[in-house]
Amino acid sequence: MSQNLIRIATRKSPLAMWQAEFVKAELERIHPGLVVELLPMSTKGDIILDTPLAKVGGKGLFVKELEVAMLAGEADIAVHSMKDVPVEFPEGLGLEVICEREDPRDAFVSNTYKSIDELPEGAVVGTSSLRRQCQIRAARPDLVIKDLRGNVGTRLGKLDAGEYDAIILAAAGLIRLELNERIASFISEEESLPANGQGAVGIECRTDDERVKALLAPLEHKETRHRVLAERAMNTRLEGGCQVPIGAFATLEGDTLHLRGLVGNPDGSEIIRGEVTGSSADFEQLGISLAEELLSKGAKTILDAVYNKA
Ligand SMILES: NCc1[nH]cc(CCC(=O)O)c1CC(=O)O
Repeated sequence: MSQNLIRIATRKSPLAMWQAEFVKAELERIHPGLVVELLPMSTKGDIILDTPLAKVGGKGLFVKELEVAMLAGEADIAVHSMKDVPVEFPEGLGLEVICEREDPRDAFVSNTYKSIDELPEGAVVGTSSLRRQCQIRAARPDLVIKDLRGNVGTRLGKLDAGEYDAIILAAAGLIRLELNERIASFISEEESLPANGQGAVGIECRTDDERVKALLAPLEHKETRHRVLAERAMNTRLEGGCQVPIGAFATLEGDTLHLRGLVGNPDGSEIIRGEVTGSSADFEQLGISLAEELLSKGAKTILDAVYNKA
């Protein structure tokens, strides 16, 4: 294989393409002479867009085809939203780099209202995320939550068509696609604890590919890695996939990592919360400890019920 070429396997959605283009531009800027090519692919998750994800089941719906391409040597790296990356990797592949995080918050998007507080009784809110759903329902039991699937553009189109009074999206996706003006307001972490990894981009490659690993190394952002891996460790210990009513969000102050987590009943009737603080070097143990605290407070009953229904 050519020594100055990297091929990126990517989904075709505008957000996935933006993320792949971002990594391409960074790599070409840092390594003059390096050529980076995109290999856009469709994944199973892109194809079954009309079924609620929790019912489609199966982890890694949006990444499997990309991983197959890397293992077959047709591509060298895959760029992912960390939020969508399954906890386990196939033999021979691993997450090599985590890039600097964009805004991790959820965004409130509406053509009529400025915030959740402004929504009138019985207003219809679009989201397919059980995490967003349980937090909104807990705060506002009167609101009607309606399923919302598809790429960012599709979701905005459904809002504009009048199917919802408001929708909730990750701020990061809107910012990256230069759709900032669609954000009516940012939802604070207190109101909607983000998903583990939200707003961060990760890069996967073959674990034995030293050439590619060396080229990727400068894209690593250590602070983001510690935060995101603490969040993921909590999720992993809870055996949470990507469609779960789990929030996990870490912040750093110097070397002190603060991790907040929650597990909620999708109907909003119960939300179990916890937090831990410790040295950022212990990110994994902090995530595990917080998961165990949540389990001891009753998270297991909620999660078992969700998994059995899905
Ligand atoms: N679940 C889909 C998904 N995966 C990553 C993002 C947004 C960008 C990010 O979190 O990095 C989104 C859209 C959304 O949740 O609104």
